[in-house]
Amino acid sequence: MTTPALDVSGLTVRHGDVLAVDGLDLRIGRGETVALLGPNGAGKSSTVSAALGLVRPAAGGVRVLGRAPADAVRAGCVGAMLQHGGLPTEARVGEVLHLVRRSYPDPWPPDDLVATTGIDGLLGRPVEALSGGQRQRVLLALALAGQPPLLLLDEPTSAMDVEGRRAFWVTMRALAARGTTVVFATHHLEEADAVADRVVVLAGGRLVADGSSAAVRSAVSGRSVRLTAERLPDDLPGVTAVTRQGAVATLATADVEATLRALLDHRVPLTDLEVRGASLEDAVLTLTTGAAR
Ligand SMILES: Nc1ncnc2c1ncn2[C@@H]1O[C@H](COP(=O)(O)OP(=O)(O)OP(=O)(O)O)[C@@H](O)[C@H]1O
Repeated sequence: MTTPALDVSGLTVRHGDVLAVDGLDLRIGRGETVALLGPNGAGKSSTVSAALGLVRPAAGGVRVLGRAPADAVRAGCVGAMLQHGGLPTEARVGEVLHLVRRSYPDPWPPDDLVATTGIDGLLGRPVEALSGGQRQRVLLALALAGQPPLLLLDEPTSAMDVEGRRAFWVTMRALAARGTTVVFATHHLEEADAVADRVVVLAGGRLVADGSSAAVRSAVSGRSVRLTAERLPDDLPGVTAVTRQGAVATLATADVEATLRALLDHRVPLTDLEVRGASLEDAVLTLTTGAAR
């Protein structure tokens, strides 16, 4: 069997008194694109940090492409984008990129790297003059500079605009198609849904779900019924929650048929009716509420 890209076994990470990761077991195969999801404080960043050898586990550990994390990083096998990724301040983007590329035996050809990450207009800029989204693109270029087989990305698109995000995920898909393993932590669940072939949900440092987005969504049985209606009858069968945006009501229901039948019985016009399955966001919320300590 090929060595997994990431083999997390009984990983426990403590920051002082805080138990950030609590005995996590997780295997990620080569070529997978995996989203790490979960609420603030779930342990996503701590897991990524452990995989990069930046924190020492209190118990268990991580093997990265069969090696200890620090060895894998030293060997140029891992490209990382961290939430607080640092860049030297008194340098220009092009200089930093040149230095980082030079440190790898087989760096990504410069023109292609610059075009792929969309930083062609930024090379002459001082690093401290970058906007948040531009900085994230530069960090991506640095992460990719050594053509690593594994990318570990902690909220990589958090500061990007819509266009930047779209371009980012196009790049990630192209890398995944070339066999790169991509593991990313995110709060953008639509992105996870669209891009990841597997989602791993953490809460309170523990794994609460692991599977395809469709499988994780199907763990939540509820659906939602949306319609335009100023007033709705009370006590509709199956309905567990009602939210409103102006005249548009969204009913979370455990029994769509009973809810719709009751609406018809009450002669409520079904204006703009939409019935939807649970979204990944619904599923993650349901799975993580109450799971965290
Ligand atoms: N350096 C640190 N010192 C003390 N506590 C920390 C430190 N880093 C993380 N923690 C704590 O560990 C827990 C897990 O944090 P972590 O950053 O891994 O979660 P996360 O899932 O990445 O959260 P977010 O989505 O907010 O980035 C949290 O309770 C956090 O406050």
